[in-house]
Amino acid sequence: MSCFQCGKALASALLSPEDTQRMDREMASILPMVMERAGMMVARLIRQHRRPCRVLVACGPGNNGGDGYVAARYLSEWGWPVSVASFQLPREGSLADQMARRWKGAMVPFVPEEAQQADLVIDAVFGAGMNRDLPEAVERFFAAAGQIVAIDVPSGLDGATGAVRGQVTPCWMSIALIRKRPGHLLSPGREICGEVVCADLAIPEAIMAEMDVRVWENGPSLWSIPVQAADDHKYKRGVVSICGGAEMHGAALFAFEAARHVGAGLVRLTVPSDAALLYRLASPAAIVDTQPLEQALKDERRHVWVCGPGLGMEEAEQTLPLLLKAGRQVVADAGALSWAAGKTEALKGVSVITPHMGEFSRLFGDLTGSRLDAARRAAAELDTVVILKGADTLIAAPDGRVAVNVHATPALAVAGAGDVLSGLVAAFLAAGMPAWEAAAAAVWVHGEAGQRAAEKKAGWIVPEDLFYELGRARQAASCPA
Ligand SMILES: NC(=O)C1=CN([C@@H]2O[C@H](COP(=O)(O)OP(=O)(O)OC[C@H]3O[C@@H](n4cnc5c(N)ncnc54)[C@H](OP(=O)(O)O)[C@@H]3O)[C@@H](O)[C@H]2O)[C@@H](O)CC1
Ligand SMILES: Nc1ncnc2c1ncn2[C@@H]1O[C@H](COP(=O)(O)OP(=O)(O)O)[C@@H](O)[C@H]1O
Ligand SMILES: [K+]
Repeated sequence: MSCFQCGKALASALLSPEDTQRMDREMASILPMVMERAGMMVARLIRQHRRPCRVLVACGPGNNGGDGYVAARYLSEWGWPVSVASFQLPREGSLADQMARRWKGAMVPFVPEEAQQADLVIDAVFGAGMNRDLPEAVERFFAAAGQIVAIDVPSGLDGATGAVRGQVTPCWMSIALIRKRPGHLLSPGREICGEVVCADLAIPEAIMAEMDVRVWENGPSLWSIPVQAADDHKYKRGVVSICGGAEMHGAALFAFEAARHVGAGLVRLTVPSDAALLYRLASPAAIVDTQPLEQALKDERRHVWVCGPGLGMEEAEQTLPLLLKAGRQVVADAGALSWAAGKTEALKGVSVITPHMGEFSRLFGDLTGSRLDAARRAAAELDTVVILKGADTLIAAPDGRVAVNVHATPALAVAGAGDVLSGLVAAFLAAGMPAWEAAAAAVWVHGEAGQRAAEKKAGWIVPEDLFYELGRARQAASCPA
């Protein structure tokens, strides 16, 4: 079942600097109109969010500066007291230069004292074209400002990765042009952008349709979760099997309960025989198998497995290779990932891996560059879907697609929340969803259930609180408002 539709997903596209450059080239003939609209939309959005006040627009030499000169003109026409401080004038004859020449209002020096005196500073110094560390003069200028609104991205933020290149003062609001950038969602960028609002620049549909977007904000436009149907039966809903260990029962049970509560038709635990009683006592609902794994694998209906939560190294070694040899769809987490450290190729054939940053580094080495690129490389290397967990979770496919998930809550920062996620991924795989879509949907539903549970418990939840929110969370993901 393939449910990914590029057109539907375009609304949640996250634009990379390469995407915007390509776009700019394609609409070269209408770029003056687009910049005019960009500046006007910035001014409009500011007017929607603030009463008139003393505004200082800080402009750089590129198109971001061009947008700034236009915004200054509109606010001034509407009667706001506006001045412009130029960090560096645009190149003569450039589009930004044309916009700068149409600014007839006050110009003031680009110094911290001016920033300090303004009620609101608009950051139009650097945007998508920032290509080296932030000059110190820019750092000092914004550090003196009270309230900052950034056009597109705060100067110094790498829109592609969320990395900051210098001392970037947090903004009150960032106005993303056309669509957000990955850097608006990825830490540490996310913490300095303030509220992110998108300005619609009315880009022609044909140009938008041509965009080869590879990164999206995770949300229901990226996938379709099967809905309940009159002819449902448990095998149609999907069978999930979970390997349980001899010592840490809780982890496998969290995955088990999560898969059950999110709607899997049948969930079974396969555990060492001397641990079976403990599993049965812990969860009377559990179907606990003690037959050897080889035996369980003879049942073709059991094609989706969770391997890792609560498993020791030896247990992972005794289970994961067998599951893969039998051609099963495997969600590998926790113990399975620890076992594979130093022999990452042992994970080839796994459908989805769910490492947090510590597990990821043990598998793929210390992070160099961005998490987004690292997750994407890992997915391609193993030919598997990678869920790189954290406050912002990345879901990377081997073909380069990445969903960035911020639909979550810090209330999820509790041991066991990751085991719940493994059960959800398996349930959606068992329901027939393709691996990347199943993974992205599971992460979103996990976040939704976390938010709902946190709301009820003032933010302090235990993994069990998620279970009874999963039905409604799935429903919210299937039928978005
Ligand atoms: N399709 C869209 O989305 C649309 C986007 N639009 C807008 O265009 C913006 C992107 O514009 P842009 O490409 O001109 O880049 P921008 O950031 O203004 O700066 C480039 C200049 O800065 C310089 N420079 C860079 N880093 C530096 C540093 N650290 N320290 C010092 N200098 C540095 C760099 O120097 P150079 O590399 O040439 O030496 C060059 O001169 C985008 O964010 C959005 O606001 C809208 O107008 C229309 C539709
Ligand atoms: N600050 C946070 N904001 C949002 N989600 C978080 C945050 N911290 C952790 N999470 C989520 O909680 C889960 C924790 O998983 P993990 O670290 O594997 O825990 P465990 O293995 O103990 O179950 C992950 O899905 C992660 O994305
Ligand atoms: K900016």
